[in-house]
Amino acid sequence: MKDVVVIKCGGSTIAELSDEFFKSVVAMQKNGKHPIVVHGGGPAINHLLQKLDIKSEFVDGLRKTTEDVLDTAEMVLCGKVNKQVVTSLHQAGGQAVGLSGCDGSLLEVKPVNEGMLGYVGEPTKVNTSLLTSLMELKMIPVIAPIGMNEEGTHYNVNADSAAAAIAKELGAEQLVFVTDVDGILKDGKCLEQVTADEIESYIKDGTIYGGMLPKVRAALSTLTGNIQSVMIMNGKSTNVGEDGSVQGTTIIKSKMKLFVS
Ligand SMILES: Nc1ncnc2c1ncn2[C@@H]1O[C@H](COP(=O)(O)OP(=O)(O)O)[C@@H](O)[C@H]1O
Ligand SMILES: CC(=O)N[C@@H](CCC(=O)OP(=O)(O)O)C(=O)O
Repeated sequence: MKDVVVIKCGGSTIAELSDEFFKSVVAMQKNGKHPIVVHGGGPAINHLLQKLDIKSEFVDGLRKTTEDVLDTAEMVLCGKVNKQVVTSLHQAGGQAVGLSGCDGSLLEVKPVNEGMLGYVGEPTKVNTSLLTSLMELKMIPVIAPIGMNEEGTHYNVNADSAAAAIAKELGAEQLVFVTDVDGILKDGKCLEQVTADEIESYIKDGTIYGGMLPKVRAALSTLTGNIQSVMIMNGKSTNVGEDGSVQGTTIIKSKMKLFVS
């Protein structure tokens, strides 16, 4: 679908997103784009797990998910965070509909590595017709990253990979990761542009780790179709330039070679 913009709001920054941020998503729609919000909620899940005294750990940015962790993640993502985002868009003057990947078989998934990670899923199929119908009704879909396999088993999906799968399947024009850092940082500085090869070397040398890993992997997985670049930016409004341009890191497949005759 033309003019689709997938915006992934990280759990690291959701609580700090300003009214202006949500107004800009609504304005985007009024200007003819079709925004879709996919949200995370890692810190909120951590908080409830701690309260319930349930242990969890991360492997390469993915949360090992037992049945208890899955129940908790689903309660937080679908019950709390999803409705907070829907409410914020409503207050910003938009019409938003909250869904999880289980609704309308939106996100079909398979386990990533059941032995090591438990109920962690990766998307295999996206029901784009549901999203297209909502967007035609001028609704902004707000998606919580819980998916389901064909048998109806629920899985915890990293929100970055959910956003990438949705953007790819819809042939989105743009994919933006909104997070709690200005972009990909190296030696304390935000990189303006990085290629797939540079990302591989930054993963190897430890520059990119933890929660940034699923983000860059998801970004790279989308750079095959319509999407020419993926942006990682800070949820705080301070990184909008004076001319209104958005600052952050742009991920591209490779740099164009310049031939000089
Ligand atoms: N090279 C890097 N540049 C910036 N952040 C990085 C880098 N490597 C790892 N990170 C970590 O990734 C985090 C963002 O991922 P995450 O906490 O999962 O956020 P979100 O909830 O927005 O998905 C940053 O806060 C930082 O701790
Ligand atoms: C499998 C896996 O890691 N799922 C994530 C889902 C939420 C998420 O991705 O939230 P962020 O965007 O805040 O990282 C988790 O349980 O934390």
